[in-house]
Amino acid sequence: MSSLPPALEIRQLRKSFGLSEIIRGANLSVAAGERVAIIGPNGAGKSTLFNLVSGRSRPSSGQILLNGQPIQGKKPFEINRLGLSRSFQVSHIFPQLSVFENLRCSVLWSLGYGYSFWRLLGGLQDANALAERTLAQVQLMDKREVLATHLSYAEQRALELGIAIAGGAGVVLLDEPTAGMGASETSRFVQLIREVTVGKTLLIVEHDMQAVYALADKIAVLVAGEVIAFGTPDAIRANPQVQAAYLGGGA
Ligand SMILES: Nc1ncnc2c1ncn2[C@@H]1O[C@H](COP(=O)(O)OP(=O)(O)OP(=O)(O)O)[C@@H](O)[C@H]1O
Repeated sequence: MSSLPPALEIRQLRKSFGLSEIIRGANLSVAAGERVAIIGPNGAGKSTLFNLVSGRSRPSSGQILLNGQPIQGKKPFEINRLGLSRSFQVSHIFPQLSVFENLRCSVLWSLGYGYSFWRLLGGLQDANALAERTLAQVQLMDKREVLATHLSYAEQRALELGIAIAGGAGVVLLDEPTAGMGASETSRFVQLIREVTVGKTLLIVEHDMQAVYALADKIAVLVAGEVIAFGTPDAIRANPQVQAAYLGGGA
């Protein structure tokens, strides 16, 4: 039996915007190394939950623990340096920097350097080596010097994944990583996600159920701001409450 705390634990988390309570006492416990998909209907609060966990917004109440340490209310960069990284949508890529420079920025940021210093630190060997390794991991070696703005959509998503893992965070949050991809692109990308997150704890918000079943050890079902079910894909598929609230007959 392991004495390690969960990699990520959410306890009685609540978030209101004005009079609307969007996250309503959510609980979740994710063990180290587990891959968890968060599914739920539109507007259930999945992105809001990610915003709370990654520090982009502050909870109204409740606790978020990263490796046993409370992180609720901390700033995104503090949470990042404690080992949690979130994929930022394509819009977060620096379009006028090369693929390599984007990855190096991410590494430097995780190491604690501000973006403004990165030019001065071109020779910093650790950052270069980590960026180089990530470039290979996300299979963008032949795009190394290409400006991010000139990448295809799928390549931008791969770069976004690279930016999320470059700093070496142990807990990685991916928000709809396969959105906008076709079936074969999705299945290749799911394989890439599996490869680059080996040994990490993964939380993923995903609408594509094939991708969810291919990636997730466990599925958390968020409905109206509450986790109504959490279990293996088989258990979730068989759960009548989930069938009624979300999966319906079509999944
Ligand atoms: N900053 C905000 N101010 C007010 N309301 C917000 C804010 N952010 C989100 N909401 C509301 O919270 C609810 C949940 O939104 P959220 O984006 O978290 O859902 P979601 O489960 O990610 O949905 P989708 O699957 O469509 O992306 C929505 O009704 C949304 O309008």
